[in-house]
Amino acid sequence: MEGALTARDRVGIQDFVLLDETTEAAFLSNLKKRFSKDLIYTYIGTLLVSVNPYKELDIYNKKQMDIYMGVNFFELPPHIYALADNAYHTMLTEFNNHFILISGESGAGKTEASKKILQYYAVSCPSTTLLNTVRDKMLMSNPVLEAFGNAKTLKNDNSSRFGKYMDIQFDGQVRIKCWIHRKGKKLSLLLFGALSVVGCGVIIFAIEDKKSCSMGTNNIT
Ligand SMILES: Nc1ncnc2c1ncn2[C@@H]1O[C@H](COP(=O)(O)OP(=O)(O)OP(=O)(O)O)[C@@H](O)[C@H]1O
Repeated sequence: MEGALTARDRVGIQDFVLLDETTEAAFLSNLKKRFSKDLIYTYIGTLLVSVNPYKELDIYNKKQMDIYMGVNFFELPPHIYALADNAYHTMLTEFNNHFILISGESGAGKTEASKKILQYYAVSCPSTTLLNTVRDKMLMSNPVLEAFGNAKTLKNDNSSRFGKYMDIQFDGQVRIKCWIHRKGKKLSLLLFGALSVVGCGVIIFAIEDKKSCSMGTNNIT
């Protein structure tokens, strides 16, 4: 997997834990250096820091998903897919409830991040024709919800103005199921931290028993 790394991926430090200096200036300088090369993701250990690029980057596609699927978290450059994959596989191996917490100020990219994670699961989880229909409905519900619940603000042209909770269940073969559930203990897996905490989104995995598990998203502003 080391071969998948390019010189560009090595701009700055990929994990803030490895920074020589633990000052705000060093942190921001590394973030800036990476951002100048469109490297919007950087780890702090198992946390993922993301900077909104405000432009389409060619890093969200099936090819990238395949690269990150089932690969150890730190083997590849930081990516939202690595985080999604890690949560999914930890859920499978530990049979525990997990969630990914996404936080950041308005316009930081929380909603987009949650969509990327959902897309990753939609593509990478085992499926059937029936489940594909459910999956497509789940993904297509976003624009409908946004049509009613989003508004243009000074900080974000498409700002979520409502709390949102989506719950996706998995069956014994870890395929997405079509019913909603809110029970089951949940284990916090990850904080996706942006620079301030005004709104937050949560992707939640929950396993009720060894035959079913679920994932939910929550986005509060
Ligand atoms: N990864 C990304 N790649 C490209 N553009 C992005 C990305 N993330 C966010 N954006 C852009 O930034 C805009 C704001 O992002 P988003 O709506 O996700 O912010 P938010 O943190 O959910 O804001 P709010 O709390 O106001 O709802 C998006 O409409 C999109 O144009």
